[in-house]
Amino acid sequence: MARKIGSRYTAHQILGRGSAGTVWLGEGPEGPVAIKLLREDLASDQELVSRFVQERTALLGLEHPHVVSVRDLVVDGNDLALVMDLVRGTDLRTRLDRERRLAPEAAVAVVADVADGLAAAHAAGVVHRDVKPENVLLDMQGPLGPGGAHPALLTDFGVAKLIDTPRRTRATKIIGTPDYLAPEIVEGLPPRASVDIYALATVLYELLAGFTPFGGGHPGAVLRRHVTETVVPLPGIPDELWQLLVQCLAKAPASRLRASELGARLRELLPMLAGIGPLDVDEPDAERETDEPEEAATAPGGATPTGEPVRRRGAVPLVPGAKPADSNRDTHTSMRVPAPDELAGGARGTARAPRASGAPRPGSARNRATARRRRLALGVGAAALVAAVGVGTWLTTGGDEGDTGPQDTRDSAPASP
Ligand SMILES: Nc1ncnc2c1ncn2[C@@H]1O[C@H](COP(=O)(O)OP(=O)(O)OP(=O)(O)O)[C@@H](O)[C@H]1O
Repeated sequence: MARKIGSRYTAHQILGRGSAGTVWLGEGPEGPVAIKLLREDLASDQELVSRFVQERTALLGLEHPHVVSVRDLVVDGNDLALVMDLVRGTDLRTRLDRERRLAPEAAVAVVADVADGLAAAHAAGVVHRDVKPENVLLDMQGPLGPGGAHPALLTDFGVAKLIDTPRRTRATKIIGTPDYLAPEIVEGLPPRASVDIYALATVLYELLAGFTPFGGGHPGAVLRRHVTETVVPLPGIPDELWQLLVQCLAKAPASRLRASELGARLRELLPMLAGIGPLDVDEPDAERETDEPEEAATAPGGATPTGEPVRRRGAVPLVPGAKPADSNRDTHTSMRVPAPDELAGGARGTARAPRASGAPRPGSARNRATARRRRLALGVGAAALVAAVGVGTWLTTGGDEGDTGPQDTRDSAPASP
């Protein structure tokens, strides 16, 4: 089932699928490569094709041991493809799904690698905008590092920006993956380098805890938590590591570390983390995961547009109709930026407080009545926000509205916060 991609590449076998396309194991003049073939409907979008060509230099320019380099761009008939370095291994999401949580040393080693890759990108004026475990590849052929971690490489640079063309979205819409979205994006500010730091700190928290600090439930609730809630400490986490996490999850972008500092500080912590096992943290109360969207959906004006069950992570695919065949992961969302009063509404009492193993479960029978009263009280605020969340509307309409368009991240968003 080999197929030609342009005149120089042959795709042999599917490695995986994402919302924007399919990644193939391929062969080029210089050996094996990974080829990301964008979905046909994207490939036939003339604006995206010209953007693809315009972005050539930015996409091809990044070279770093912890970045998956894009080697070539192919525009050929119906094919639109990015040719990348082939990473022989797995992605961080797959590892996390398998192990549930990582020991602090391994988690920090992986995140330090990604921070170094980000530092190179930020120095070149490139903001990633979609840092998450799915976009971190682990090179199983590379040398084992601290905590037995394989080298980690950040991939999908520039893809969010490519898809996020002015015709597809507007300045008032959010594009990204809800669990990892920095509060300033939720508030409608242009993405700067510090959004990548926030997302990477979220990844670190997730590697340690097994869940993200503000995730769970309806995407609108996730966005609200990024803006209004503070991160809850993880039982047993070494204090120095916790302080670093808190700093990088700061609501104020300027308070976060730069990528190069984060990488260096994490590496300094590695020796003291050696030998510490995965943190003993239970999943936060599962009740909220199911109840919150249900109540939001039944609140006045708060119905989800599709009536589909609201899923645990993320919301809707990045592109219309995307249904990754070999993945049930939810990745991207596109929503209207909530108004300040919508963000303020219903903020309290929804934090996903991690429990030390054996501690009373907040959703246990004795707490359920209180929790239910609390959620009913929150209903009005949540309904206002959920009504504001036009999940996927621009996707189905094509988003040709108004168009002040998002800023070009390279031009308007300096790499330094
Ligand atoms: N350079 C690469 N080398 C080897 N495998 C890769 C490479 N890039 C991606 N893959 C694999 O291909 C699969 C799909 O990747 P892709 O980037 O399309 O989707 P994703 O990042 O998981 O999701 P989404 O694009 O929706 O955010 C992933 O499972 C990843 O492991």
